[in-house]
Amino acid sequence: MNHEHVVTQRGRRSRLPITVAIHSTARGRAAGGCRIAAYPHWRDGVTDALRLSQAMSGKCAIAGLPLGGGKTVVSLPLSYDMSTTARRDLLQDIGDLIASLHGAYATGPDVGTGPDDMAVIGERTDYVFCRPESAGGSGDSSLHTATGVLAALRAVCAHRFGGDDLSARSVAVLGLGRVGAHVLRMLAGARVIAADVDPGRRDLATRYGATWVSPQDCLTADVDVLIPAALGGLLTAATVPTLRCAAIAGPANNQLDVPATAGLLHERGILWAPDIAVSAGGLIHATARELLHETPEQAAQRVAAIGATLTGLLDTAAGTGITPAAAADQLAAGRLLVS
Ligand SMILES: NC(=O)c1ccc[n+]([C@@H]2O[C@H](COP(=O)([O-])OP(=O)(O)OC[C@H]3O[C@@H](n4cnc5c(N)ncnc54)[C@H](O)[C@@H]3O)[C@@H](O)[C@H]2O)c1
Repeated sequence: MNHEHVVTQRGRRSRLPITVAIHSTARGRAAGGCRIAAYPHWRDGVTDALRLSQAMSGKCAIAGLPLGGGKTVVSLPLSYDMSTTARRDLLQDIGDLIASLHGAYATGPDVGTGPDDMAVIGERTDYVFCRPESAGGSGDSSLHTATGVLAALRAVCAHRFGGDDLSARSVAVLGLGRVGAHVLRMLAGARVIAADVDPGRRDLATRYGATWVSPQDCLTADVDVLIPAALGGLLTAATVPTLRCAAIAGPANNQLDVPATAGLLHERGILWAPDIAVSAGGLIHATARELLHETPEQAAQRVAAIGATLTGLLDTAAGTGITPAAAADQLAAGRLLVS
């Protein structure tokens, strides 16, 4: 185990197993979201917390944040139905556990939680980010995630096509949820196709002048850049041979099914911008504002710096013949060692 501290305890009120895993505080207080999800066995949630907290160390390091990696996971029994009161009890239990760590770790939203949940956790501990603006927090992070994606897109286009003018490019946005919708709006001027499994998102695509296609056609579209903004795991040994894009950069987490898929993309000449760098805007903004107490301008500068970070990763990869994914791993490992 590479982790500094892992605690699993049953909530006093909820009686549910809550795990907080702190992978590293070498760069500063550990930060990472709170996942509430169903698992076949509660130990599976512990395993997830170990994996996800380690990934957060890398994400914070690549983002240049003076923060380490941590994660909270609540393992719900399969088919667990939680009342509003029980959920509140659980969130207070999570807050108490985080408070007992005396600032070594701060939490935010993840799968199964949102800003309103952070407000309840925040009743028990100060070490929480992304609370609603009405509760003194920085609110929904999706706009800032999208801003980071745009910075990443410009860096990718400059590297791949020799210029960062997005209006000269064709792009495919796969997923028009909270982040995808902001990205679509910000892409005004570019030639855009878009897709979502929810047909109710078609109006949004039309409003911003995008051509609506099926998710499958979006994934395999002949475009300059594919922007995955739905679920992860879409890049696999089966899908990579069907791709016709020149580059991929989007916010979806864990886009590669397995790390080796980065090599398949590389072999096909498709430039893949590691999602760990592209998707960090929301995390950067929220932690800069709420944990580091920076000004909006300082937080915005950090988000914009995703572009320079990505340029550095792509230059390193091109200069040494490694994949951008390997360059990101190297950068994270180096920053964790020297801090
Ligand atoms: N919200 C953030 O600030 C943030 C930060 C970092 C990473 N991310 C990641 O970015 C992605 C999008 O996040 P979001 O907050 O916009 O989520 P969201 O749930 O608001 O939107 C996801 C959208 O994808 C659509 N979708 C689901 N499966 C699809 C499929 N197979 N094909 C096409 N569309 C599909 C959904 O209908 C939905 O509209 C996720 O992977 C998320 O983990 C989000």
